[in-house]
Amino acid sequence: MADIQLSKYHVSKDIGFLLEPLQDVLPDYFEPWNRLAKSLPELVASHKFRDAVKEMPLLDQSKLAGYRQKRLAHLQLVLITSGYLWQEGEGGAVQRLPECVSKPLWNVSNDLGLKPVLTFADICLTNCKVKNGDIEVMYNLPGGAGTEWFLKVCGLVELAFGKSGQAIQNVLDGAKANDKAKMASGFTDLTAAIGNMQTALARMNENLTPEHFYNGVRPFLNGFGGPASPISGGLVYEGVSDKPVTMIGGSAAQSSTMQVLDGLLGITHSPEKQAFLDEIRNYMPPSHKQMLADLTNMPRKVPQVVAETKDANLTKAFNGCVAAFVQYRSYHIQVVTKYIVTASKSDSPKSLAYKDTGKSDLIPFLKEVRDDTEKVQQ
Ligand code: HEM
Repeated sequence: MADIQLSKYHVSKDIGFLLEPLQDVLPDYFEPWNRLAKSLPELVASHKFRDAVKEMPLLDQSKLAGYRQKRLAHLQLVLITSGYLWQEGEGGAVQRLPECVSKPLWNVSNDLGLKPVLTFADICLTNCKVKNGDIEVMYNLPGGAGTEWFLKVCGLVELAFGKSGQAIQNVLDGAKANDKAKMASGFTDLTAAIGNMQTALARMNENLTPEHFYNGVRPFLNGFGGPASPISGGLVYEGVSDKPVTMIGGSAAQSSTMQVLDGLLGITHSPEKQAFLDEIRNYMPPSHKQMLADLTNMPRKVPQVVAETKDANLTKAFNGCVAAFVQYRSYHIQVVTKYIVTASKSDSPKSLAYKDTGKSDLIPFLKEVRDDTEKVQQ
């Protein structure tokens, strides 16, 4: 059994993949980025954002100090990119990003190993601050309270998962040491955490309507390049290269939570489905991607360890955890049906990242992934 320690991957045992709270703003030198990122919702609503971006000075990102400042800068710059591209809706997108955004975004992305595009790591993991057990959203996309609620609930799901850090570590350590009781207690706690993730996800209904998500939030998460994209030829990052670049859209599918559970519980998918999930990993912070690779490549998988013990208690705890995960994935399919399939009022809904890989069988894909989960029951 490999030795996997969460801390090695910058994953907290209290808040998981969320970034530890950081300053809301960058130092004074970066005030133009602070200002534009904060005023994005109002300036997009009044159609003044693009002009404001064009007037922004070209700043030197090498003046950013340390990892967390760079993550905040990345968040600000991808928000500015999103507002700039989609201010006039999907029909009025532009195909070139001005140098004052593209150059520092490109460079800071290279430093961080992140893609130069809006990702879940930005709008959720960096943007959602844990405060007194709740989530506070620092920067908003256009759309007011409904959009902020979407971002907040994503943060609440991550936080619910994040609290299972010790449980996950107990499963891994217990498996390594053949400690049945430790593993069983890990599974039991993890089952509760997955239930809490579902409770958090259900809160989407409180303040987000399907129409608002589909028409108000989703367009700002669009990627570029590929037949399904409003910018089908890709985006030119001025001052970086004249060759258009292709990126898939931002999506909570870029959350590492479900892929961690897949790796931990030994759930496998067909090569075609795994190819999409692997592609998604390229849009995660490198240390999280590494954790998924190490979990996936564990030589002795957790279900194998459980089976070998022939221990009824442990098997029951493992199966309970798998059942909770199946239920969570089923619930997530209901959410996708409500917010994307029904809201689109069409046979070919514009999904998030999945459509950018040229596929349209969204619900069958999610159902198969859910059914693969069930198969590891013992
Ligand atoms: C309004 C709420 C949501 C909608 C409309 C939604 C939509 C989608 C869609 C369309 C996909 C397919 C891949 C894609 O096209 O991007 C997907 C997959 C996925 N979503 Fe969501 N999602 C929502 C909330 C969440 C939240 C809050 C999380 C976790 C924080 C999450 C985690 C995932 C994961 C991990 C996948 C990959 C498939 C899997 O492993 O089962 N989603 N979602």
